[in-house]
Amino acid sequence: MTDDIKNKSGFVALLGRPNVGKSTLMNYLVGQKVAITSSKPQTTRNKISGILTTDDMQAVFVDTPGIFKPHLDLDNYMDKASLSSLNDVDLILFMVEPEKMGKGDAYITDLLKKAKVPVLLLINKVDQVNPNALLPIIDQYRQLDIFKEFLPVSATQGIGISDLIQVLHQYLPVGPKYYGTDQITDRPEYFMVAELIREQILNLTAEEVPHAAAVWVEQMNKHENNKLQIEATIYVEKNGQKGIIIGKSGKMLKQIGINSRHQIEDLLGEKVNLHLWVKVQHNWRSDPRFLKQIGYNPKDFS
Ligand SMILES: Nc1nc2c(ncn2[C@@H]2O[C@H](COP(=O)(O)OP(=O)(O)OP(=O)(O)O)[C@@H](O)[C@H]2O)c(=O)[nH]1
Repeated sequence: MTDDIKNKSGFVALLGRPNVGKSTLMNYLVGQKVAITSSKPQTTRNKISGILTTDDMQAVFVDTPGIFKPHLDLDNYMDKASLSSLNDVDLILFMVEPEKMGKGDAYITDLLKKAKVPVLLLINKVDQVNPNALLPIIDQYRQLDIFKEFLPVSATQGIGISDLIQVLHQYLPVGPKYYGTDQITDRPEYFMVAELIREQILNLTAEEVPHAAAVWVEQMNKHENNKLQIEATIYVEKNGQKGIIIGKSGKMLKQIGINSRHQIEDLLGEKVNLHLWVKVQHNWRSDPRFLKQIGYNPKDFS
């Protein structure tokens, strides 16, 4: 490395309303799935970091739960996890849909005014709109006088991503690579495994069930017949939800198991035996002790 090509590095917070595409963008940048995504809002529940390493940069993205006004205790944790990321990052990416500012966006932009680091606006999903529609949207956000840059992107199509990477390099401070060049996330494996199971619940069930489900990996350190034995419990809030997750003759649970096992084997690079249980924990989302017990501890994620 010569003096004029210094490495840049730092932490980048990805903020935005639920379902705007934060996890999809982080996975695209990192080149592999480190955060689960779904078409249902509030997929991400705590801060997950994805690491992008290039020749002259290492950006650690903190994918935060979508910010919205809290009403359940779990929502409160999710907001805290998002807001705490404003204080200890080098750069903030605020992601919006390609449409005029809504009430939810105004709630967040008020918070962003307090940020002490540069804030960039990402307009995602531009594959869905005519480019002419972007100018009035950008104008509206420009008037807030918060953003250093305005970047139209599509996290699914890869539009605008190379420009984004250049801009990241421009705004990140000079610094070393904090992580190994092949490390893509800072989350422990058991957490990733639980998330992959939860992703299948999100994909395969409907209405209130996905949001009432939490997954906890009880153990994943035993091998039998050359297969890693993983035991995980799916918690739901009501008996009816337990019935839906298990399905007729256990069909749904079996499907959740098959789909997530494939993803887990891809992640871990080895064969897996996955044992799933379903338990009812009434109102777990409003039970701080239970939230802590299954890892939704704000201290762990701040
Ligand atoms: N057409 C289009 N769809 C996108 C794009 N980026 C994300 N999506 C879709 O938007 C939905 C939500 O994406 P996520 O990445 O889960 O959104 P998120 O902001 O992380 O959501 P939360 O976890 O709820 O905060 C998914 O169905 C994505 O496929 C894009 O650039 N274009």
